[in-house]
Parts: sequence; structure tokens; C-alpha cells
Amino acid sequence: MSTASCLWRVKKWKFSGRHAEIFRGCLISTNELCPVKLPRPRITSFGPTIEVHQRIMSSVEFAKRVAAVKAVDEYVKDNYKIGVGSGSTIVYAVERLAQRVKDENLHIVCVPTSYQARQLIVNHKLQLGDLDMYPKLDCAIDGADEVDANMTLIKGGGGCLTQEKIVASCAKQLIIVGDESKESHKLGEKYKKGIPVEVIPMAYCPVQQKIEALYGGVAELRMGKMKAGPLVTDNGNFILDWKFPASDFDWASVNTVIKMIPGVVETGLFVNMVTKVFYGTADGTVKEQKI
Ligand SMILES: O=C[C@H](O)[C@H](O)[C@H](O)COP(=O)(O)O
Repeated sequence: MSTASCLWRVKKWKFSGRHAEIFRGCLISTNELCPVKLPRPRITSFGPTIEVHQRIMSSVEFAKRVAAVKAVDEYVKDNYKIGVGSGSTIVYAVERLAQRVKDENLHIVCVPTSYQARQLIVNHKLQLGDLDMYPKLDCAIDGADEVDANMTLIKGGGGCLTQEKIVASCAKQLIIVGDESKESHKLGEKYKKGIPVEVIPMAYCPVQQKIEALYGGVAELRMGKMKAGPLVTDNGNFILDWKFPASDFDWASVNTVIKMIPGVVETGLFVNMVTKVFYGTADGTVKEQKI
């Protein structure tokens, strides 16, 4: 057995007459690099030499993928116009879309919510669209940073909230995918980085002060990583991460009030927008949440 490329936990394995185990596209050998413990599938015979190019996934990545696959399989139909979200979970949804387009000859159009989503769509050779051409979408599939019991979301951990909310608002159904760590009873219980608020750069100081004066907590300017200075969004703006105090907020009202502050472009609060949430788990099952 030999290993080759090690790009993002991708390993190339060569089996020579060796027994291998694959479950739902994941290679699960006894190798210690793969912590996922899964029900053992019955795959017993291979040819004399088989090359398998698979991701050796952590259990969290596996959980994200099963959720994304289920959402795409359940909600995407031929001729659909689909909003494609951003983040790490959506990568698996786009992979699945591409696979279904190939296997089932589907005709779908994908409208991105970020440069990342655009690149994913283009790299997977899916048909790219925009809201000028397709202002009405059949569904949007996206990730979330946290989902509470009312299916209110915090989004924008990756800085893509504004285009995500625009695209979601154009979709008949908003489907959220993530691993089970995203599920919470109350916002802030799981996601500790605060609610992202996209702001026009010249307004970030007054907006910071106004949010803190209205609700308390701290609204921190998000700084770039591997880049000096503030993070700049796909729209050329800054992001404040509002670490709100523990309280029983009415999120619909908070969202409206913050949006009315001059200089605020959008908040990462998604209230009353979600159709269904799929939470993947490490054992391959998917939990669903619906109002
Ligand atoms: O800005 C990023 C987006 O709102 C993402 O959808 C969100 O952060 C969830 O991302 P992930 O799937 O990586 O947890």
C-alpha cells in the first residue's frame, strides 16, 4: 500500500489484493488517520490492483457531507434554478450537484452567493447564473454558523452574509446544511464569535457604538487573516462581529433595528427564512429540523 498526494487530507491509496472498506464514498480503513467509526459495509472483492482516490475525512467533515448530499438529493430537481451558499459545507453540496448533473443529465442553473461559490460552480462545470437572469430561484442551499430552535440563523462566519441573504430572499425554499454542532436552543449557545454585521467602511465606528449602546455587548471589527488590517468582504465592506450579552432577544426586531442604522448593509441574522435544516452526524445519519 502506498500513499501519495496529501492535499487537504486527500490520500491516494493503492491496494494490491488487499481488503478495503468504503462507506458512502468514504474510505474507512483501519488507518489511524481516519477517526470515523462507521457501520461496516460488505465490500469483499476487488480486482488485483485498485486505485482509490478518496478523502480521508474527519468525522465532522463526513457529517457535513452526509447532510449536504441528503439536501441536494431531496431538494434539487431537473430544470431548477438554485442558489448556492458559501462556506465549508457547501463544498459537498456542489460536489453532489455536479455528480447528479453528470449521472442524471440534469439541467440546472446555479446562482452563487460569493466568489467562493462562483469558483465552486465554475470549477465543477455547472451552469452559472445570476439574479439578473434568474431573479426567482427554486431553492437555495447554504450552511449556517448556528441554528436555534425557531430556525433563526447566524450566518456570515465566512464573511458572505449579504449576498447569501439576497439570494435566499429570491428562493422559494432555503435549505440549510451542517454538522450537528450547528444546532442550538438559543443563539450564542454554540457559536461564540458573535453576529456578523456588514458595514460600509467609513461607518464602522459609529455603527459599533450604536449597536453597543442599543443592546450592550461588544461589536468587534473583524480583522483579516494573512492580510494586514480589517477583513474586506466580497462587496468591499467591513464586518463587525457583535458579541451580544445573554438575554432573550427578539431577533426579528434586533435585525430590523440594526439594519436601520445608517452604514449597515446587512446582518447575519436570518429570521423566518428557512424551510428545512439538515444536520449530519458522524454515524452517517441525518437529522432534520422544520417548523
Ligand atoms: O459566511 C459564511 C456563510 O454564512 C457560511 O454559510 C457559514 O459560515 C457556515 O459555514 P460552514 O459550512 O463552513 O460552517
